[in-house]
Amino acid sequence: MADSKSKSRPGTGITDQEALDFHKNGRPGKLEINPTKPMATQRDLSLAYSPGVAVPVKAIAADPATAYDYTSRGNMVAVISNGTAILGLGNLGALASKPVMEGKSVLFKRFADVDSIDLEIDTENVDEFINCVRYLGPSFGGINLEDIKAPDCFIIEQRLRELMDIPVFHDDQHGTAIIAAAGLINALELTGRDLKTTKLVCNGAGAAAIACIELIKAMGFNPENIVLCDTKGVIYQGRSEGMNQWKSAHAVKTDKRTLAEAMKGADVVFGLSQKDAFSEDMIRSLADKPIIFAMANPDPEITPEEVARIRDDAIMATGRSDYPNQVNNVLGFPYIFRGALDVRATTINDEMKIAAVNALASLAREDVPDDVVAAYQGARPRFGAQYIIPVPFDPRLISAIPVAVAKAAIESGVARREMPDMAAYARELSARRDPIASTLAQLYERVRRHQKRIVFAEAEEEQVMRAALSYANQGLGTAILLGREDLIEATAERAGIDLNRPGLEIVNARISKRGDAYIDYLYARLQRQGYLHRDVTRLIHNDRNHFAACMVALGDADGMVTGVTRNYSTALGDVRRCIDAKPGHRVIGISIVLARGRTVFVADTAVHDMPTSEELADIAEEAAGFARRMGYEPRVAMLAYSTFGHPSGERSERVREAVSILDKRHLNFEFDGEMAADVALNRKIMESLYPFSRLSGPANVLVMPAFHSAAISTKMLQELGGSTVIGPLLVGLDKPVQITSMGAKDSDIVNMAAIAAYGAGS
Ligand SMILES: NC(=O)C1=CN([C@@H]2O[C@H](COP(=O)(O)OP(=O)(O)OC[C@H]3O[C@@H](n4cnc5c(N)ncnc54)[C@H](OP(=O)(O)O)[C@@H]3O)[C@@H](O)[C@H]2O)C=CC1
Ligand SMILES: CC(=O)C(=O)O
Ligand SMILES: [Mg+2]
Repeated sequence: MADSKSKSRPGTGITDQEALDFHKNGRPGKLEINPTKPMATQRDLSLAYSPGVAVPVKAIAADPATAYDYTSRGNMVAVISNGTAILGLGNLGALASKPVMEGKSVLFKRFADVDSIDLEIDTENVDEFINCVRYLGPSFGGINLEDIKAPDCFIIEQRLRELMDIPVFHDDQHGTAIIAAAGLINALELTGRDLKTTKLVCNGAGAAAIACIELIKAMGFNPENIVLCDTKGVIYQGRSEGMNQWKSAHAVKTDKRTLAEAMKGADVVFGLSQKDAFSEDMIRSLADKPIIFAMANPDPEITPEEVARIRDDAIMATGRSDYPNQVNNVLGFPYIFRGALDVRATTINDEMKIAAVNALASLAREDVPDDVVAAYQGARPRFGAQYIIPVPFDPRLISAIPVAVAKAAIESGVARREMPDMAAYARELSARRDPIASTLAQLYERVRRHQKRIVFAEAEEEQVMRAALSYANQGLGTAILLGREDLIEATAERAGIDLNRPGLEIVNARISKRGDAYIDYLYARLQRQGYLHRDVTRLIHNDRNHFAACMVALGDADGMVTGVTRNYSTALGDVRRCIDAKPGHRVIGISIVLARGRTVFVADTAVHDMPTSEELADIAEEAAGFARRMGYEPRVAMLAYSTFGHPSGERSERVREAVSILDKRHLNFEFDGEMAADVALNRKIMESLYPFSRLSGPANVLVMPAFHSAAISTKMLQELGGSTVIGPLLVGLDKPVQITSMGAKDSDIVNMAAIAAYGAGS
């Protein structure tokens, strides 16, 4: 294990230890279940359980369709595996497949708001597996089979489709086929090829491979132009070794016997086999402008770097998220089930699959609108060799694919529910997603492109060291470790952290050649504030926050992160001695609260203790600007304990005055108040009691009347409400500095470092 812990996964910027920690930290695993109804009072209990629960029981017994109205069935999918083909890792058993299955369940939720649970079935016996699943129908709206080896998966899926009246979909077959087909259509168009004359080799003849070639044949690909290979080489007519009926159906008449022979002159090659299955010579032997989809996970048949070394005319795709053109079923299964569930489809048929292929292929050809650019690393991709398929974070997927799938289900007669207003359905779908994930993805990608130098002020601490290493490993830029080399190295050695890698620098404040420049700079700032030269010298030599902040102030670093060893206000005081507010700005703290699919910005969570009306107005402006930079159209609520004058009181008066000040500033964002938090956040309350409110929807920026209410409410949300809270983030400083909470984990520190780097701009 010691070995696997320090190993870095090439290209990903993550170590094996990070992957283990990610799964282990907090509540182990990636999934938990939460109730959707309150269960607090005797009345709740009477309604949810006995006697109230008997009423929906009888209703469902009388009319089974009402199960969709009274239970979670209609939004619930089971991800089921026996672990016989886990990614490209082979048969490692049901239990070992659980991390992948939990992951698929989380992706269902994350991308398409489909609730999902993973079920691992501990048998390799096909009949036992079928019997185990066939009776689960009442629990779920759909069954997603995953990572079951061929040919068992074909028998299992077919039989379950016959036995169950809900969609049964083997993701590795059809999910993969849909995405690969969409990518292929676009790659063929880009290279000027015709479906009917193109020659394709598919390495792998299992679940994914067979489904891919069946789908592209159904779309018009000439069967004679497809050569399938497996571990025994080419699948030719008459071969007897390692065959089954599904392979035989695709056997061709040919003299070729090896993959290398088959690939010579081929236009397209699909890898659905294993890591490193393609050699450089094989890639060299392909036709001009070859299309290479190396889709094995977690490591492809050949990497894009290896292909780029051999030739520059290829269109290259892999199954991974860290390269362009990710051909991975994650682009399909969440959205296909979303559409199928919403029309209560009995199955997912070919019409629905082809509708998904076409929707995906056309999305990649469409212009990427401004509000979607965030998902594309802040750059606007253009349909071309590096962009043949949308990225998983593309927020258009959630409306485009389910709509196409739902329409096809209705038209092909497998829907149990009509969808009379498709435009309204598309709008509803968009509302299911929150842009924060794509915003954070954009943030990281922008940082990656601009490679900022971030000083980690408390680098003698182990978690800071890990964060710095992760910053460098993720390719975000240079991490400067501020501290004494001997201490840093001893701690690194003890913790098994390898600091000998590019992208890491150690700076020792005591012996730095820049010390004098920092002293001069800081002395000029502080000499009239009670600091003697020797006081400033001591600060620079002995205090990491002052040294680091001066590095940033004088351009030796682009940003700074601190806070692990010193409380927030002390660290902020240290930084403010060295760095001013941006001209025309006010320094404030903003916390981003992610709760139940909603993102809300809360201010001021760090700086102003009891802001005046004028200060509250500034905070509102600063917070609105920040929300907009994060991709949100701000709707600012100026919060108080009262709403529009009732009950009255001195504290609320101050908030009312802040609104008047904002009114005079002629701003280009929505704001209103004073109002209580429930009015700000609950559309129904606002519309029914305060229809005159100027907010066009629930607020997404909450300006708190004072620091204590901001700090108390965000901490309560985190601890009691199960919300994720990012921050407080420091906004409005002239140079980017972020302060973590004391004792923050390495993952929090690296997020703060990335946010500081983002603040450093381009
Ligand atoms: N990008 C994506 O979205 C997806 C990628 N995949 C990837 O596809 C691969 C196969 O998965 P799946 O179809 O579910 O698994 P299966 O177990 O059903 O099939 C594996 C197939 O690969 C063949 N194979 C294995 N190693 C080699 C090799 N070195 N050369 C040629 N053929 C080989 C096997 O040959 P034989 O029949 O002789 O044993 C078998 O036909 C995995 O790497 C998986 O990660 C799968 C689904 C989705
Ligand atoms: C992506 C996927 O499902 C696989 O590799 O098995
Ligand atoms: Mg899979």
